[in-house]
Order: sequence, then structure tokens, then C-alpha cells
Amino acid sequence: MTKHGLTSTLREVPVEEAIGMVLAHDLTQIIPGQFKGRLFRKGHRITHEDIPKLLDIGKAHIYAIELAEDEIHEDDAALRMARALQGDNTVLTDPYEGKVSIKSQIHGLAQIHKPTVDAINGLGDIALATIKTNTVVQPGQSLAATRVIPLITKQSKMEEVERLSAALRNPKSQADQAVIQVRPFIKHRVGLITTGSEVFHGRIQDKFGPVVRAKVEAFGSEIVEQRFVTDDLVKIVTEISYLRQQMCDMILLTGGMSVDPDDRTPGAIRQAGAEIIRYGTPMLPGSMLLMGYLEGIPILGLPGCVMHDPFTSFDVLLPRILAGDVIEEQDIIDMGYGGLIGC
Ligand SMILES: Nc1nc2c(c(=O)[nH]1)N[C@H]1C(S)=C(S)[C@@H](COP(=O)(O)OP(=O)(O)OC[C@H]3O[C@@H](n4cnc5c(N)ncnc54)[C@H](O)[C@@H]3O)O[C@H]1N2
Ligand code: MOO
Repeated sequence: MTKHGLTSTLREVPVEEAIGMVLAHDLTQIIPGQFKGRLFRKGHRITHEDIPKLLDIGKAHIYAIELAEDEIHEDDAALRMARALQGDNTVLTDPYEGKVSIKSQIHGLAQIHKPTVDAINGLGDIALATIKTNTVVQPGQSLAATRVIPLITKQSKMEEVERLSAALRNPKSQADQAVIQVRPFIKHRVGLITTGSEVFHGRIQDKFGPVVRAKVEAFGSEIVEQRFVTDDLVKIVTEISYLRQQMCDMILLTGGMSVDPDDRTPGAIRQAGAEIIRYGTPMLPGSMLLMGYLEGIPILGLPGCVMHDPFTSFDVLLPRILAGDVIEEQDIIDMGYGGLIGC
């Protein structure tokens, strides 16, 4: 019995009979003047092709580990864990040195269930490292890696990982979720309203529209129409109604979001009948952003920094909305912790 409560034993085996067995120690090869290093590492599972290589370094016998009934090799354990964790739009790498990576197959939004990740890492002997939930990922990007710390571990640990993962699954319901999955972006028809008399009267060129358009298009959605309007509450409300009639399924307004007398945008969004989730978002930059819903469609007031700063509260909310999340007040509150980007 080892400190991990294992009962596996060491056995001396002729190499010809060792296929499929697990090497109990590193094996070093030395070719004078050319190479000195590890030929096989401890834990390697011996294959048919290994036999001549072992005979070449003078090994007629090796020490192999014989697993007890309730034990599992690190590679099998890592794979079994990864299979239990993986959900939609993910692929697994082959196990290597007790590690399996879970990667995204698509451009989408990573969804990682933190309470389950924490519970798994609480079990001991196994490590599950993940990226943060709601991260935008590209095809091939790693989402998580599982690793078994000892060479051999108890099957019961894997059963616990499978039990924790299965507890989240509910295939017949909307709430069905894997511990690690990626959601695709849904194509939205976005309407854009650019406020500001200086832009409307042509005193300055619109710099906001191109920035917002590029961000929306990066997720596969489109700006179907951009409307320009002065700092007039009634006129802004009229433009919101117009875009609603054009069957836009998301409305964005730029400018006029702070405290100057000409900042009419938050008032207009309210006047249009939107439910305001939050005006004021605890992130810098992006603190003056307004998140609301108008007849169920997302409506956002974007402050000036969205045009200027590369990453703001808009870059947190936009991918979530386009992946189909309905933003609640708690989501906005949660953005403050870690939300100081620089301003
Ligand atoms: N006393 C306070 N002042 C400011 C606050 C505050 O809380 N209290 N917040 C600051 C923050 S944070 C931001 S962000 C800005 C918010 O700006 P607004 O959204 O109100 O933007 P505007 O005042 O309309 O314009 C700011 C600036 O950007 C130019 N602009 C606006 N739209 C366009 C466009 N489409 N193309 C080109 N340039 C544009 C505009 O001419 C102004 O120069 O407020 C801070 N102040
Ligand atoms: O809302 Mo400002 O938008 O933080 O720079």
C-alpha cells in the first residue's frame, strides 16, 4: 500500500511478454559521442515496436507495474476525465504524460462551469486547469487540460469526476450543460444609432460607426442600418422605434452617455420603453455603458471610450449577447471584479 492507498505491485517481466505493461522506471540510452538520454519514461506503456529498442539497450527484462483492479494509469485517467468533462464543439488531444487537452472546434464563447471545476480540483491527485468562462475562443484554442499527478491513481477518483459532470447534464432541458463547452455566435441584425450634433452636422467625421461595425462583424453579425441624429431626446426615440420596425434584433446607440446637458441617450432609451438592466457598468473603461432590453431585444448605450479603447465593457457583453445570453443585473455587478482594464 502506498501513500495514495494503491496496491499495485512491481513485477520483473521478460521484454517479449511486456507488451501493454507499464514501465516502472525511466530507461536511459547511451550511444557514446552521440546521445545520452531517456529512451522511455516511467509510466510508458510498452508496445510491440519497443521490443527491439529495449533489446538494443541490453534489456532482456524490465520492471513493470501491475495495476490492481481498482487502479488506473495516468493516461487512461486523464482521457476518462476529459471525456466526462467535454461538451459541444470540443475535441480532445491524445493523452501524453498523463495530460489530455480539451480544445475548441469553433470560433465561439467558452462556457466553463467553475463550481464543478473547483469540486474536481478539491478531490486531490488530479489537476484540471481551464481558461475563464465567457472567453471568446478560436478553433483549435485550448479550453482545459486534465492531468493526473501520480502515475497511477484510484478508479474511484474518475468515478467521482464522472458523477460531478453528470450532475450538470439534463439532456431534455435547456439547462443541459457540460462542464466545458463552446457556444457558437448567433447571427444578429444590428441597428446602430449615432448621436451627436457635431457628427450630424458634419463638423467631425464619424469614427464610432466603423469601430462598432468591425466588432459586430467579427462575431458574424451585421449592422443592417446606421442612423445619425442630433442630441434631441424625441428624435433619438423616433430612431429607436424606426430600427425596431426594421426588425433589428439588437440596437446600439453611440455617444451622449455621460453627464453633459447634451447627453440625451440614456433618457431616450428609457423613454422608448426599454427595461434598464443597468446604466453604469463597473468596468473601466466602459463605466458609462447602459444595458437594457426593449421588447426582449438587447439595447445598449455605448459611451465614447468604446470608440477609443480596444477593450471595454462592450467587449465583455457583446460576445455574451451574440452567444444568446440574456444579461441580468448580477452579470453587470460581476464585471467589477477584474474589470479595471486601465483608464
Ligand atoms: N463629469 C463627467 N465627465 C465624464 C464622465 C463622467 O462620468 N462625469 N464620464 C467620462 C466617460 S467614462 C466617458 S466614456 C465619456 C462619455 O462620453 P459620451 O458617451 O457622453 O460621449 P460624448 O460626450 O458624446 O462624446 C465624447 C467625445 O467623443 C466624440 N464623439 C462622440 N461620438 C463620435 C463619433 N460618432 N465620431 C467621432 N467622435 C465622436 C465627441 O465629439 C466628444 O469629443 O465622458 C467622460 N466624461
Ligand atoms: O464609460 Mo467611459 O466609457 O469608462 O471611458
